[in-house]
Amino acid sequence: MTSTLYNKIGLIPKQKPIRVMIMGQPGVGKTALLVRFVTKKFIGDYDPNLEKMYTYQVSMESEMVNFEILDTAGYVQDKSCNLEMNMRWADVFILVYSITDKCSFDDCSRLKFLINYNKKKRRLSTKDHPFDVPVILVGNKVDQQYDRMVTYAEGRKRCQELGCVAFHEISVREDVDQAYAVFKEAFTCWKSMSKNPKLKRSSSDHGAEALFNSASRFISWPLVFGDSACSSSNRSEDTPEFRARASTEGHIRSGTTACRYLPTLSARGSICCYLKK
Ligand SMILES: Nc1nc2c(ncn2[C@@H]2O[C@H](COP(=O)(O)OP(=O)(O)OP(=O)(O)O)[C@@H](O)[C@H]2O)c(=O)[nH]1
Repeated sequence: MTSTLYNKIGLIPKQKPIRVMIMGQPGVGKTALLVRFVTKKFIGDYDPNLEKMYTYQVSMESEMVNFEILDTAGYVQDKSCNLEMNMRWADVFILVYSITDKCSFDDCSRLKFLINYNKKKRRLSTKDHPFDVPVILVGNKVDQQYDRMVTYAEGRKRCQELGCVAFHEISVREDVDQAYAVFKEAFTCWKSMSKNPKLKRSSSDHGAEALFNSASRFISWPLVFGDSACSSSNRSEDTPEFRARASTEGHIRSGTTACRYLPTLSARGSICCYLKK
């Protein structure tokens, strides 16, 4: 009713964007899922090394919804400089594994732990909101039934064990509607979260947001390779306690990695990654 009135007088209130972060091991289909949602197309192969931010405006439940979606690069997730900041920036998380890859399934537990750790300020549990952070668990590649290593029942069970808000089994390749349903779920979670004042962005989230916006939104994101790029002094990943707790195997893999980094600090390897419908 109110929005119709706004439309009539040409004053459409600016919707707050819903910030979604997609995580999961390399090759599980994170980029494919996002591109399928935004373009409706299934595109075979993508550059695996880049983190990308997409914005996309779409009508859902008679509302114009502004998505800001961060597609993380699977292989940098273990040691991304800005992982903590990215997690604080996001409102909703999509955790993707491949049903043909047990490792990617098991890694979701570790990633869920990291999300909880970084969003702990929002860890609230009420009767209406029994989950701490909205995380959607997604098993992809169900078109590859013959290579299946994780059953539907196992996926559902893990979803409950981890306290995820929803579980989807999908084939990004075969079904555009299934990809859409995942983001619709994200929107539903976000909406119910926004209605609960207790679960709104905390002040520390706003800090991350400001830094994130000034550093990387809608502009080229340089990549810096090598450990030296990750030498932020206040990273909690550095603490032994964090390392021990963050990994299901009791360690975090080390080695050279690629990190999204503030544009002012490096001008190397710029990538423009702003897609709009
Ligand atoms: N069979 C099948 N293949 C898929 C599906 N979704 C994605 N793929 C393929 O899986 C491969 C990896 O997909 P990506 O979207 O690049 O995976 P990613 O998780 O973004 O990988 P990183 O960028 O390395 O983290 C590509 O060859 C895709 O074509 C699916 O539903 N079914």
